[in-house]
Amino acid sequence: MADPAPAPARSTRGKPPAGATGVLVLADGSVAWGKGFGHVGHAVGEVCFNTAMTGYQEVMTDPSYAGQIVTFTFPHIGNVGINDEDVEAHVPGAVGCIVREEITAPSNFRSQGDFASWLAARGKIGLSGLDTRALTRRIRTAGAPNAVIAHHPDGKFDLKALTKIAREWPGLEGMDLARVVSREGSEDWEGGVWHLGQGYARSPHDKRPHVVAMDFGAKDNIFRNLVKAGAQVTVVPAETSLETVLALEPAGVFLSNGPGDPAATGEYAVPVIRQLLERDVPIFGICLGHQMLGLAAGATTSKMHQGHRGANHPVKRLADGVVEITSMNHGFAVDNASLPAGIEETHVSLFDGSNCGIAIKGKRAFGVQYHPEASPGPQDSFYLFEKFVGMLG
Ligand SMILES: NC(=O)CC[C@H](N)C(=O)O
Repeated sequence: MADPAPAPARSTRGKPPAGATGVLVLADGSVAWGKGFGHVGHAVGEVCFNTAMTGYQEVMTDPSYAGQIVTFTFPHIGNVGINDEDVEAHVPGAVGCIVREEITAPSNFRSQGDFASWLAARGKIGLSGLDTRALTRRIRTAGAPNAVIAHHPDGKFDLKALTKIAREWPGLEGMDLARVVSREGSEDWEGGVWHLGQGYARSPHDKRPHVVAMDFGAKDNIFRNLVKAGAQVTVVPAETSLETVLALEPAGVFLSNGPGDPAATGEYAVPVIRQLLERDVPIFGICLGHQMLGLAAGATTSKMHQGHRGANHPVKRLADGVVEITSMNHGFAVDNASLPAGIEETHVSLFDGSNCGIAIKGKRAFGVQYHPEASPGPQDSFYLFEKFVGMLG
């Protein structure tokens, strides 16, 4: 079915409507008014949309969303409050979010507080009362726009200045954000708890395969899943050298998700991955890690029109035709037309045929574009963690 014409955001001209304390200003100058919540101020980023019905806390703490403003298509966001468990990382992710309905008082047995104050404490801006359906249709037809999201209780906004900020922002294409959100030191991960300051002190009695996980903006649930699948995990920063990775004696290397353009990591991550491949080190990559693995093996990546973000994206596993329902969050993709002879395509999106999985022929190395760790989303693809840990004999 053809999409309807892009719905324009509401007019730029004139004063904000009564009670407007928040505004979204697109780089083309169009403006949509709403009610601000969370952090007071403004931020710039690319506007994307996420179709998940739950999991807003995981979405807002997924570092892959750095440089982005998330529009939730589900109209009731924030109504189950927040808790300390559903945080995926403590580094910056999305700069703000746009929701349809005003946030109601939290009602859930797990709730420890309200979404708006939680966002404010993290410096993230929220906007409610926007026509999120119109905005989503606009993104689907015209692509993801750069924009400024702003919140001021007095309702005073310098629209000209905000438009200029949106227009001058360089955009995600070519932007390297993985090393910005990565951690500083290496740390052992165990059972979901960080043992700070213990460096590389792994027990000699621990016979589980050792996975060195490169953090390009990782979600914690990935590490929990690796441990659940039977590995011990050491997490290292994005710019860790080949020598340092090898000195940790990895049975396998994991490449995490993360924000920004994969092609912009060609100075540090991609060459390390290429050398790991040459040394036959087993590798598993998720999302940004998958894209980097593709680049290291000779494929290209490019920016998608609107990206895929949600918790029910169908993916076809080509080996047996099984459909996995997956969690997704990506705005770039490995170009399937660019796959060299050495790369096998293992999964494709049933929405648009874009690449969703690769395996490097003759190696124990594979990656998926989607998120088998869910958080939020279905757990159909947990088997991939078991597959990876199972190949580390
Ligand atoms: N979740 C991710 O790892 C996202 C990867 C990359 N930044 C993209 O947008 O495609």
